[in-house]
Amino acid sequence: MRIGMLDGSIVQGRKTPFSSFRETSAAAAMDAKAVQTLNPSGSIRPEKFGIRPAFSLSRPGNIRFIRRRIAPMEVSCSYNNIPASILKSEGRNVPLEEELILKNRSQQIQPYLNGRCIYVVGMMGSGKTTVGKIISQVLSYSFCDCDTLVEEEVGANSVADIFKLYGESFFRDKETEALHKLSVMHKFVISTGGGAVMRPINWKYMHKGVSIWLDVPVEALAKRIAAVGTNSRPLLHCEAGDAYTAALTRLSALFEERGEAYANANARVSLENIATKLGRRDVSDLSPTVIAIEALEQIGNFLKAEDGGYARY
Ligand SMILES: Nc1ncnc2c1ncn2[C@@H]1O[C@H](COP(=O)(O)OP(=O)(O)OP(=O)(O)O)[C@@H](O)[C@H]1O
Ligand SMILES: O=C(O)C1=C[C@@H](O)[C@@H](O)[C@H](O)C1
Repeated sequence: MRIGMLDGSIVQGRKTPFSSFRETSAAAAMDAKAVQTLNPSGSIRPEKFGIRPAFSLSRPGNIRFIRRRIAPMEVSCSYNNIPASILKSEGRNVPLEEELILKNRSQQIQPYLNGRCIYVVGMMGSGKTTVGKIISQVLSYSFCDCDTLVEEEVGANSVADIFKLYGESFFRDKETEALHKLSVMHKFVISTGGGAVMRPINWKYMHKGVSIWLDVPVEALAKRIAAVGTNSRPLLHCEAGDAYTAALTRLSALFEERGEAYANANARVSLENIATKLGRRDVSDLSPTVIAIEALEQIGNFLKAEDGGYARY
């Protein structure tokens, strides 16, 4: 399915009750239409995801309980030049309504991606792996974690071991080599290391594909990282104090250094913006799938602009 072919209708961009910032109304209308086509009973509500229905999906006086159905999804990943052990694919259970919206958005952007890789950038713990895997599954792309590729190349068990044995600059060189290697690939979603954005040469490689920055407030990152510990994250492991405060201190300093570099990405997903759009108070309430839906929208916006605007979308 090509973008714009679902019903041919283009709705002008405007503010809606579900969005405090400009929304891609044509894409949203198509999401809503796809949901209606696949769900004529109207039990799925696209507005839950910040999508403004182009038509009413509910019948007044006929309120239904929403039954959340689960759609198992399995995609196998493999690719010639990358060791099979770093290609990750997992079955996951997601609500059917989210699956439909994800699928619709992925179909909208696929022709414009033209097989280009997607590089997910962001701070440690921002969800690059979690969200990147969802995006790879809906696009039928393979998934690659750049840190894991470096571990494979070096023959080490973990990035923490590489830092300990050889130092950070050795790791950074290997990371650049890995990104170089990946830059000739197609149809991969690549979760990059949190510091990869700091070397301009890495951007030369990442700009062969489309990059997306997962912009997560440092407080939320510190909460996630404190929950799992800092053993696997050598740049956070040295801070004293309780786990949350230590992580917050170090992450804030890193973000100060890196904020501008992350902004080199072609598209940005701001968890604060999603929370505002959906009327949630805490960004920690946003599920990886909802974040992946927004990521596909932002990638779509970039591809549209790249393609000369709204005319063909
Ligand atoms: N939307 C979310 N809500 C709550 N927890 C999340 C969310 N996304 C990811 N997490 C959790 O946060 C932690 C970090 O996620 P993930 O490994 O995907 O991040 P990352 O950016 O790949 O991290 P790193 O760069 O350090 O490897 C994991 O424990 C994961 O389960
Ligand atoms: O933010 C960083 O600098 C890092 C993030 C991790 O993904 C690893 O690449 C490594 O621990 C360094």
